Amino acid sequence: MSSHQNEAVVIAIAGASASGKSLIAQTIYRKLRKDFSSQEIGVISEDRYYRDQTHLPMEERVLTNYDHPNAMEHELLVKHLTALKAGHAVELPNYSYTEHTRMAETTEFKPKKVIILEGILLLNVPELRELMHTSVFMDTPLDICLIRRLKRDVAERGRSMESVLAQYQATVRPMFMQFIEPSKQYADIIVPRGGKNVIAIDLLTARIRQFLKN
Ligand SMILES: Nc1ncnc2c1ncn2[C@@H]1O[C@H](COP(=O)(O)OP(=O)(O)O)[C@@H](O)[C@H]1O
Ligand SMILES: Nc1ccn([C@@H]2O[C@H](COP(=O)(O)O)[C@@H](O)[C@H]2O)c(=O)n1
Repeated sequence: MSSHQNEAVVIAIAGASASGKSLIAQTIYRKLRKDFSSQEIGVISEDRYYRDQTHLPMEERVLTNYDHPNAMEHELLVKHLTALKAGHAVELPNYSYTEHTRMAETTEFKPKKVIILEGILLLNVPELRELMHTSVFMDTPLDICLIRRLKRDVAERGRSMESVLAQYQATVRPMFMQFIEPSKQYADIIVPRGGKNVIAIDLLTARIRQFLKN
């Protein structure tokens, strides 16, 4: 892991789907935004970097294994983080879980002092690990993750209960065992229970606050 003076500090939060990565990232972000501007801190989700599949019909898009590292364009994420660290703005892709592909519009993201990065496979990629200052793994039990994913994906991602359970058995759980769980060894901090772990939130917020003050 590396850090150079004045370079953006990247704090990465990895872990299973629905382990609370997004919740903890947003909670820390909101707490810090009371004292710091959006020019100083921002959040990037790895999900934005799912590959573009607009050239494929929907019947084929639904067959993609979205929990395998090949489903993500990690090269683009490395390129974007490198550009941000060098002080250049980037155009983040926008992803649609209902269309299973990227949307035409992008979102401009300007350089920040601190970037919170969250996603399932971040710690699997050596080139990404090189760009991280601090890495966190959300160690939420898988049965709890499944319950939360089921509720979230039906309410927010346009899925049926049957499709969530079929996908969980076919790819989500096996890929977690193969790629995500083993990547825990690369984390500096392991957070049990999920996105409402108050002590973990306070510790990470305090650490990031130090970077923002400098
Ligand atoms: N500790 C918790 N208690 C209750 N609900 C939680 C907790 N952590 C996360 N959730 C909920 O579970 C769902 C999945 O969490 P999310 O942060 O989206 O997971 P991830 O980003 O890891 O996929 C969300 O609806 C979130 O609000
Ligand atoms: N078209 C897609 C793309 C991704 N997924 C699932 O999203 C999960 C990762 O996002 P989290 O916010 O849950 O961490 C991953 O497990 C994919 O299975 C999808 O279902 N469809």
